[in-house]
Amino acid sequence: MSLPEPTDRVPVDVAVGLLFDADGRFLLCSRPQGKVYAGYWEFPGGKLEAGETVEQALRRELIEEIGVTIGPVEAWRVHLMDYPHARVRLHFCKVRTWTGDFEMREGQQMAWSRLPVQVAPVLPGTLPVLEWLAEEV
Ligand SMILES: Nc1nc2c([nH]c(=O)n2[C@@H]2O[C@H](COP(=O)(O)OP(=O)(O)OP(=O)(O)O)[C@@H](O)[C@H]2O)c(=O)[nH]1
Repeated sequence: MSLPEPTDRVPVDVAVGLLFDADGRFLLCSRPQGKVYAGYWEFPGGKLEAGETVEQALRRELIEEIGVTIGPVEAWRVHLMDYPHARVRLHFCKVRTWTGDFEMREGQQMAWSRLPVQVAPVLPGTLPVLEWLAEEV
């Protein structure tokens, strides 16, 4: 007998931003205290709210979390990730321009990074992205 899929296994859509500076470095942020995987490094972003597109969610989250208003958003890759606490569909987007000054509004840390990244630990759902980036260079 097959059991119905529990509702917490239905994937939650998450918009994630890869912000690249003029030197080709990308921004990583540490997850704030109080969240699952606190202190792990990830690309900034967050869950879509009802009715939002990925791009709208990314714009909102980056203002809320890191204080910048992003320019054009380039949809890049989609990756499904299963965690014990949730199943997430990660929509990775590249962003090369923004306005405003970086302000870690949730007490995170930020690090402009190159491969191989120097920060640790990195969130499991972020690791494949680093591999994809390594394949691009
Ligand atoms: N922002 C971000 N989230 C990621 C990445 N990789 C990855 O697996 N995730 C997962 O995607 C989900 C994002 O949720 P979140 O808790 O950061 O989102 P949020 O800001 O909307 O949080 P909230 O629920 O407190 O409002 C988490 O389960 C997180 O583990 C990544 O590179 N960046």
